[in-house]
Amino acid sequence: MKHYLWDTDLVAKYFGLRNGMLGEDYSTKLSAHLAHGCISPRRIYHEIRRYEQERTANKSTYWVVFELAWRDFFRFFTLKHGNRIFQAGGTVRAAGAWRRDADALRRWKEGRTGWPLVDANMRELASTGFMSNRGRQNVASILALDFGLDWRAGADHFESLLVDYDVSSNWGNWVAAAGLTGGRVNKFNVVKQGFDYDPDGEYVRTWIQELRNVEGSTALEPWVLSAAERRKLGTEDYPERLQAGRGGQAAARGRGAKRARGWG
Ligand SMILES: Cc1cc2nc3c(=O)[nH]c(=O)nc-3n(C[C@H](O)[C@H](O)[C@H](O)COP(=O)(O)OP(=O)(O)OC[C@H]3O[C@@H](n4cnc5c(N)ncnc54)[C@H](O)[C@@H]3O)c2cc1C
Repeated sequence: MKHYLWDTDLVAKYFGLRNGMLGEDYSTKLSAHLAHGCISPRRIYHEIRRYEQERTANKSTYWVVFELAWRDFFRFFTLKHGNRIFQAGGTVRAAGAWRRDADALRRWKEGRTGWPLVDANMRELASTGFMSNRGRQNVASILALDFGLDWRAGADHFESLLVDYDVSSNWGNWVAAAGLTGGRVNKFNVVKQGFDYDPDGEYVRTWIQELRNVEGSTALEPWVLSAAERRKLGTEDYPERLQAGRGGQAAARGRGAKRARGWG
């Protein structure tokens, strides 16, 4: 917290950086400390208030507190809904079967779906135990809403790897990502998200060795390369795209959930 607030003033830049995926500075990185009880949200809140009085108060300082409120929200959400946050139909008890496909699930876990933004994030998770919020939203969306796989397998995988694993934040965000809370459903276009948040393909190249020689945004859509270009750039080991499945969408539309284009 000393680093993020007082040494670097990054807290005053959070709003513009928060959708990043690469490096230390795009977000607070306080989640693991919170999850393990090393620091309390109240302590962070009061320190930000002090920072606002002594240095600056702006949209960014406001927004970090707003994110902490999401953490609180999922705690109350868990208190309210209990074990339903772990159930296939979510808190709305939606009917509809999720698809079971062991090979597709394995490819998602290993970061070999052929969708670069997703694969880069899954490889980062496997290597470090961390993934940005932008990444988490995208990998959860594709698993549940495009592949139609049981979202609980995704939540379980996150539970086994995240350094900041927290029951309410993980399962609450997952059940929401699967569209099973009655709120709007955020189905992300993972290619567009790549162009929006990794426009030069730098993040993707950092985590996907097979794409390291692919310049610029082409790394976000390697399928546009010809066979000869693939050979020349050494991308032949990168898999073809895993295609959408069926099943999950039906469940996700249960009980009047609305679909939206996504949180930015
Ligand atoms: C599918 C999915 C699973 C997730 N699982 C977890 C988890 O197990 N543990 C966890 O701490 N967070 C989880 N999150 C929320 C969020 O992605 C992380 O808290 C955040 O990326 C951690 O990085 P940071 O500390 O730099 O966050 P910052 O962006 O700096 O945010 C500051 C703090 O606000 C809280 N926060 C921010 N966004 C959320 C959110 N959407 N829900 C709840 N709290 C939030 C966290 O405590 C975070 O440390 C999950 C999100 C998704 C979409």
